[in-house]
Formats: sequence, structure tokens, C-alpha cells
Amino acid sequence: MSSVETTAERICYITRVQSFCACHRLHSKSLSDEENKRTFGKCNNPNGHGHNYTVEVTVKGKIDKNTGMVMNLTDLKQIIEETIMKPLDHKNLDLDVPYFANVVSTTENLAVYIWDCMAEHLPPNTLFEIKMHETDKNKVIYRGE
Ligand SMILES: Nc1nc2c(c(=O)[nH]1)N=C([C@H](O)[C@H](O)COP(=O)(O)OP(=O)(O)OP(=O)(O)O)CN2
Ligand SMILES: [Zn+2]
Repeated sequence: MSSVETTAERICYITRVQSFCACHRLHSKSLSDEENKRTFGKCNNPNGHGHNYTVEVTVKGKIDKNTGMVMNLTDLKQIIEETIMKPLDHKNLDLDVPYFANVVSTTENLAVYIWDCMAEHLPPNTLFEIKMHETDKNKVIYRGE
């Protein structure tokens, strides 16, 4: 293969998909009980409710000329296990995850939380996107902006 045809240095996006389950309640401490009910409706029920979330973590980078990889997906799997699965899987987001003590556990905020945790464990500027599937119909994308 000539230097023109080589894949090395080309930018590629790699994604690892992971599912976890967690429960939560949508409730804002900066709103009154009435405002909470009006804003979040059934999702403000004090008993909470659960989701089978799926998260897609996408890393962007150059294909390494020696390894042929942007990064080893097995390493990405390990980082996801530590930073997403251990703190979030089978947890009550509002009670078990300190971040959500004063932050409403919407999927938007969950995507930002996961972004911040993943970014700490990846080389700078390589995390491209966190895509959350809260339900089959509700999706959230965060790209660090
Ligand atoms: N912007 C956001 N809106 C809502 C969020 C959110 O995270 N961000 N979350 C919820 C609830 O958590 C809720 O669980 C979603 O439930 P629901 O609307 O019932 O989900 P579906 O639309 O998939 O269910 P169907 O009834 O089958 O349509 C609400 N809003
Ligand atoms: Zn919910």
C-alpha cells in the first residue's frame, strides 16, 4: 500500500455501547412542590421510576500507524466499567450518586455527568460524544459544549 493509501493518521470515530439500569425521580430543589408537579408530571412521583439506559461512548482520534487502532476498545470497555457501571448500575441516581444530590437527574444532566467522568480517564480532546437512550423513544446527545 502506498503512503497515499495508508489508513494511518486518518481520523476515525469508535463507539462502545453499554446498558445499565437505574431509578430516579425528576425533582428540582429550586422549584416548589407545585412547580415540580407541573414541570415533571408523573416523573415527579415521590416513589420514583426506573430505566434501562443505554449509553454510547464515542472516541475520536487518528488511526495509529503501528496498532491500526484509535484506541483499544478493550481499554475503553474497562474505563466504562469503572466510570459508568460501578457508580450507576442498579443505583438510585438521586440518593446513591453524590453528583445528583443537588442536580436534577434528567438524561441531559446524566449525559454531562458521564462525559465529565469519562473525559478524566481519556487522553485530552479525544472524547467526541455521549449518546444516551433513556427509553426506546427518548435520546440525548452531549458533545462537551
Ligand atoms: N428533557 C427531558 N425530558 C424528560 C426527561 C429527561 O430526562 N429529559 N425524562 C423524563 C422521564 O424520566 C421519563 O421517564 C420519560 O418517560 P416517558 O415520557 O413516559 O417515556 P416515553 O416517552 O419513552 O414513554 P411512552 O409513554 O411510551 O411514550 C421525562 N421528560
Ligand atoms: Zn425517568
